[in-house]
Amino acid sequence: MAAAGSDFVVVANRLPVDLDTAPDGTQRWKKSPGGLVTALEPILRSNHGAWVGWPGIPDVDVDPFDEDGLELVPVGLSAREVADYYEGFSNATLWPLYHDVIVRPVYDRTWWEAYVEVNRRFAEATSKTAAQNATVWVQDYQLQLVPKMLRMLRPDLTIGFFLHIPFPPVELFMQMPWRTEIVEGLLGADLIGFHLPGGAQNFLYLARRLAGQPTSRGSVGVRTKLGVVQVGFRDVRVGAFPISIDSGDLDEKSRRKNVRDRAQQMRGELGNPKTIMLGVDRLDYTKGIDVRLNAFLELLTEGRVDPEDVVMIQIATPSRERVESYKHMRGEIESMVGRINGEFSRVGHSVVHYMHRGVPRDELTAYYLAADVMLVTPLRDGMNLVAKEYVASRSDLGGSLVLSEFTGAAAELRQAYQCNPHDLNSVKDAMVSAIEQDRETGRRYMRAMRRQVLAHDVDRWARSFLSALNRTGDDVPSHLVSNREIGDAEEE
Ligand SMILES: O=P(O)(O)OC[C@H]1O[C@H](O[C@H]2O[C@H](CO)[C@@H](O)[C@H](O)[C@H]2O)[C@H](O)[C@@H](O)[C@@H]1O
Ligand SMILES: Cc1cn([C@@H]2O[C@H](COP(=O)(O)OP(=O)(O)O)[C@@H](O)[C@H]2O)c(=O)[nH]c1=O
Repeated sequence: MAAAGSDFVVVANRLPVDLDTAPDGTQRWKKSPGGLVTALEPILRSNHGAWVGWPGIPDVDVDPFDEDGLELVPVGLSAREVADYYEGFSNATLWPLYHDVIVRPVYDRTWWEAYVEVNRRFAEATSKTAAQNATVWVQDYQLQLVPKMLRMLRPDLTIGFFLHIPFPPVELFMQMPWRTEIVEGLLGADLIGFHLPGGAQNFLYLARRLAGQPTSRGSVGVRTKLGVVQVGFRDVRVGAFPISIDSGDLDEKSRRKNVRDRAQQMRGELGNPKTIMLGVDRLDYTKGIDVRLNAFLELLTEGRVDPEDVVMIQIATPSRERVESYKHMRGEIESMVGRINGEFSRVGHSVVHYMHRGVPRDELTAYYLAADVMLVTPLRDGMNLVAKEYVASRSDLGGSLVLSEFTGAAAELRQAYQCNPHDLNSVKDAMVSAIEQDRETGRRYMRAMRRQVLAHDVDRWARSFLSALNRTGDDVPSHLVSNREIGDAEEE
């Protein structure tokens, strides 16, 4: 049974800080990569909660510790578990399956067993951390079995789950050999959140079909109109809560003189080109870095873009480097960068500046301010916080955003130059329109996007999810419908 414990616990694969080992063997904590940590860290700090997660390297045994009022509860993973649970099942099975099968998912029974075992360890650590009747918020695809496991250990808890990546349609999800276990694992939660209504609808359909549970009829709204799955005497709510950023903070930072000066300095260092285009991503095949490089190459080759006028910066943080598909993609991207520079650069003037490393967040704000065109071209992305960060940083109303339709952010940033990353002409046209945009149109588009991002910040995201989680059953739709009542064909 629970000891004193925390009233609010976040459970995520990673802690917000990774234990980093320097070449001389010394270890220090540094910020973990990715948008999940960016989004959740400020919320948890302001709630004085506990965060259960992996410290980012194998075979370390770290006791829980306090970091600036935030209790960090490390869950250790062996090297074998990192290979099978994290690199294997999470990132070579679930990640590609949930991102439209861009690369082929690998279905390996050993990986699945490791996934079950590690999810159990997370559930046990959480069970020991949470106070009686606490609220627990489980994050993301690496931990989909935790809600059910945790409910069995601690029926007193209120359990929320949020998926940060897309939830696939039935045609793809049905590939998964352990599809029923995953749906049932998620149904251990009281509220299951997705970025978009489409993911919530996909889940409701699968809950009916795979778990045989009755569900609500009708569409799910954004932050409204929750769906419901009836699991015995429990109602599990299902909703869409698009994640966001601390937009006020970025807006404020972007107005600082030192940040503006740094942006000017960057432009100068690049030779003050007419147009700077920028990409900021984890080095991941979902992000479409190859797509934008291909589009740039064709525009240069066709003479639609002048290499003297346009410079592209690509920041690519190393990610999941031991997973085969990531190794392969890195080679391809780096050879494209070499090819473009080989054909179009001259001494003292490179057309593509490629950095295979992470850039600290404060420095990123200066990059955003320096960039005339922000390139966000994923083949599929749950949300993409970078797109929102760019908009929040443009307090000067400058710049333009090229945005893939296949990101969650596209549903909110309607004034971006949206493109289909599977259609190179569409990407090229969007890039040219963004480069050639006139000042007044640009200001109008940026003002509209900023209104959206500043009004819907990460705090609002968390509040809307948590208040739905802690609400009592007052808005449950009265009519629940089972798979048998609706019939599969009608739904498809
Ligand atoms: O922990 P890693 O394997 O290094 O990966 C980093 C994170 O990547 C993913 O981020 C997603 O969450 C963002 C915030 O909701 C969203 O904007 C983005 O579209 C997603 O890709 C992943 O979901 C996280 O679990 C990872 O920590
Ligand atoms: C490349 C880079 C990124 N960041 C920060 O990481 C997140 C990325 O979030 P997003 O939703 O766009 O995508 P994933 O979660 O990675 O799939 C965003 O907050 C960036 O500012 C960073 O701090 N430094 C970097 O070099």
